[in-house]
Amino acid sequence: MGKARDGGEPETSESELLLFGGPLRYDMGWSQHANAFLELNFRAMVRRLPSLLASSFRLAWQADRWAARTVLAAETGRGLAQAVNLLAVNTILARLFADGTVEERLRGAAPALVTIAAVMLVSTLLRAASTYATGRLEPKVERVATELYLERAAAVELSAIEDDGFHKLLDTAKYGAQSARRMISYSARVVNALISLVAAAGVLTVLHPALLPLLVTMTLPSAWSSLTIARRRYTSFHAWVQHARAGYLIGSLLIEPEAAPEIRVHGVGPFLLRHFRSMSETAEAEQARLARLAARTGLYAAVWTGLATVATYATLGGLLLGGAMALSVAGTAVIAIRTGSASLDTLVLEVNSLHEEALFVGDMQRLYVEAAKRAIPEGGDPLPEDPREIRVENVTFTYPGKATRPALSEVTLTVPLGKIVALVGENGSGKTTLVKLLAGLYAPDRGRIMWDDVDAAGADRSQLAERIAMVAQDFKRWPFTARVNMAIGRPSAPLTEERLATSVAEAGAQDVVEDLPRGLDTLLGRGFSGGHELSGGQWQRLGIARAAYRRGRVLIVDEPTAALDARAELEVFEKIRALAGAGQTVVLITHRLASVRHADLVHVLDQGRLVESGTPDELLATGGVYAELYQLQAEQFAAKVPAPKAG
Ligand SMILES: Nc1ncnc2c1ncn2[C@@H]1O[C@H](COP(=O)(O)OP(=O)(O)OP(=O)(O)O)[C@@H](O)[C@H]1O
Repeated sequence: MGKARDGGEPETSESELLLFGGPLRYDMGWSQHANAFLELNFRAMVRRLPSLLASSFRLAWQADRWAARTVLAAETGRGLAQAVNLLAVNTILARLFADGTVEERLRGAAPALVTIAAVMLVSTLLRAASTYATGRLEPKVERVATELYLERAAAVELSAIEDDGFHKLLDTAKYGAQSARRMISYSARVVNALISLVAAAGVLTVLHPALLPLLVTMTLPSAWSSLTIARRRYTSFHAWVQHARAGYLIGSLLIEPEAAPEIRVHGVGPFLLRHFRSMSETAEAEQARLARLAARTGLYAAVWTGLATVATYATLGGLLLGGAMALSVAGTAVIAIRTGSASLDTLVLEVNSLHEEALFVGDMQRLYVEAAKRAIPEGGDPLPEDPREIRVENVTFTYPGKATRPALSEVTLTVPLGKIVALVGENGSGKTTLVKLLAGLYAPDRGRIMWDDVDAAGADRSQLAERIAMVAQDFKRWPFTARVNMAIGRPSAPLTEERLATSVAEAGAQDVVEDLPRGLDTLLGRGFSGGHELSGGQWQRLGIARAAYRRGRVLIVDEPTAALDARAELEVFEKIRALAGAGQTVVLITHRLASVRHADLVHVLDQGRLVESGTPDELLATGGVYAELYQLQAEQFAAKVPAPKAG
């Protein structure tokens, strides 16, 4: 299995290639952004801080204005309270070290003491307000970001969903919503730390100009170490995200009900487990590498901080001994240095965390942009309500990516409306691809698909989808009730019992529904308590009922009878004929050529090309590919059925 190279990128071994059919690739456009991060230094981070805070505030504002305002006000107030506190401490020390009796000095310090008490009270109240508002804000921010993520992801073209690169972005971007949530409290703490740091720095500068640079020197090492560690973590995350996904996939395959029988009968369990362990171990090695580097970086930083602290206190001592600083001032300086370095530490840590989270939010924002580019276009030419025919003209289509030959080449055919049109051909001849193009799921590379005289390429996609109902080969078995499994065919339509009953009858699925323990309210899905599992054939009927419920102008059925027994198959074709009789166009893909005999028109595809078109009788008479396939199937039934024995 893959071993971590020094650079932290996973290598791919032969067994991974075997499992995933190719090396895991990281050549997606968006990895450029990760490289951009690698060039970031502390200065760039500080420069980006205002925009980070602003984007965090914008997200918060979008989610809950009241809470956003409260957090900002409370944290600013708390920062200011610390500043006032420091000034009051300075006054107290100055009064205590001043000339006069103890009583006079205490009386002098009293107002400042009262101020500190009041400020502490206000600060405590502000903290409570901030805690409440942040707690209320965070889940809302996460929800808003997640909703946007899901909404954009659901609106992209099918080709984007099938694209490895886009999938990687979807994978990394999903962490963005949680990061956006965390950015809220980091931003609040940054605002707070910034203000109290400015207060401490101001006090130190007034006390002695040499103290401020020393404070900075003390805190720089931890800034450097946190930034270095975060940068390594982020680069590693990007390089390893695909590996983690593959590991997760293997893990989930092991517990997936669909895979369970084969895992047990073919003994796939130990095989998958071995790969899971091996992949996890590689990922663990990467984690260990990061931890080792983090420990080393932390040690260097600690040594540097220690030396800087010694230098700071030595300077303070020198100033005291040399008479350049009064004892009361030195006392304030010590407190200001402690407060200042604590604020600077917090600031560095929080800015760093903010920055790290912002990178993930950045991935999410890149997804938003990429998804918008690859979104199904809105608007377009209106499609005829009741077109006479759909014409496929010289259509060529190659799947993006690694396809070596076009799935469809120069295909020209017609789909007259209100008829049953069958697509026939051997496996891989391009039938499913053709119906996906008809449904607008892919666009042709060359050629056009005309709905009467409107080119589907420029047509309103929602209108196109509106007119199509589809039972795909691998149609979705939704883990919902039987009722929802049908009504989901047209979620926008009001759900009525009458429409459901008609669809069930049109699909001949009455028996399936009657056998369900709780009728239409039965939950279909083994993984849930009370869930009921249907057989493949029963599911197929429900799939057809769903398409019937949709009432699209064009019904596309891809292998509708693959899982049906002989009697059910006849019945389903009867039903499909009835749907066409009622005016619906049916585009039927099937290998059962006996059933194709009832089609009005048959198109035969071979290796992506249209080789024959005509009525079933015409094609049989011509003696071409269709006739040959038909003959092959007919021969299988030619053997005589032995007569039952007498007596
Ligand atoms: N999503 C995809 N990405 C890349 N290539 C694909 C994809 N789907 C199908 N292909 C390829 O396109 C060609 C045509 O496939 P298609 O599914 O259209 O054939 P088909 O005639 O429907 O086959 P079958 O009878 O087995 O269902 C095949 O070579 C197949 O490997």
